[in-house]
Amino acid sequence: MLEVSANNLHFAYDSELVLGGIDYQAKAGKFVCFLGLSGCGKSTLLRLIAGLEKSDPRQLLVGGKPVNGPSLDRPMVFQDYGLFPWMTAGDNICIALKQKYKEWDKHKRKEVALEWVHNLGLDEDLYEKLPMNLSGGQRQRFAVARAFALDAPLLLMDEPFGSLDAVTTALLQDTVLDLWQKEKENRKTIFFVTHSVDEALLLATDIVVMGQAPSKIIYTHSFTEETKPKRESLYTDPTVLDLRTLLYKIINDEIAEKAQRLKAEKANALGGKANTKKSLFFLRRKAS
Ligand SMILES: Nc1ncnc2c1ncn2[C@@H]1O[C@H](COP(=O)(O)OP(=O)(O)OP(=O)(O)O)[C@@H](O)[C@H]1O
Repeated sequence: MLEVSANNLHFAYDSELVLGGIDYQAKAGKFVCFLGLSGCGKSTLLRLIAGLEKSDPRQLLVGGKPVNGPSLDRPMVFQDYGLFPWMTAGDNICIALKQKYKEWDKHKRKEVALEWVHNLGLDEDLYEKLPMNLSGGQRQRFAVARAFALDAPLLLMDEPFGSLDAVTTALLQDTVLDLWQKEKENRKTIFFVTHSVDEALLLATDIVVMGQAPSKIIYTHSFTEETKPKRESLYTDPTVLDLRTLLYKIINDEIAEKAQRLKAEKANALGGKANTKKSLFFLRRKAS
């Protein structure tokens, strides 16, 4: 349960400005889903919060403090599982527990890891398998189990179900939502990046749409416990249908704007080349 506060957050990779002034305050215990075009900086924002990239300490606060590098209080789940391939799936959970709970012996670590294996609906036999011998869905369940087992107040999930089939995705969405909702008092704060409007509608307490890089936040929507959509009503509730239409419109407008910008940039580049050719032609004529 950690509050996250971005105040005019700017970030550049070398000379490429990716975040151009993100202003966003997430209250502790919220499930925030980020939408936005590819390349707008969603993963970058998560990496900054995870401490994998360095931000200006005044511009990003987690739990009221600047982010100084990675922490087991802010684990991240990636799209590509992120399990160590040379360790069994179970050991992948145990090694994280060993780092966080130094006083635990290996029996305690295994007991807790197995509890999370069960919580994620995984068969206990899979515990001793190497990640390469598991299905994509099973690997991702282990990755989620590892993140939840750390009992961190803030979870960062970067398109965690992006490479899974529809049924596995739906099952995992329900599992994550159940695990998050079960904690009534001390709910984790979850920051979740997705490309799917429907996934955001299903999971989020708060939906945030980021504009194109250098990005700012261009739209937010908050649900209450009462208005938060349920899977059963995702395609029938008129207010959810209206919101879905609006989100698609915002995203489609962004796509149209980006297409226009790319077209203009291409025309400029071609115009530049033609002008250079023309100048060279006149220079040669003058010289001869
Ligand atoms: N390590 C890096 N070094 C340099 N540039 C990077 C690095 N990581 C990302 N970028 C660039 O930063 C921009 C934002 O990337 P980012 O991955 O944050 O976008 P995104 O919104 O998560 O995209 P997607 O939805 O496709 O995953 C892109 O132009 C990308 O090429």
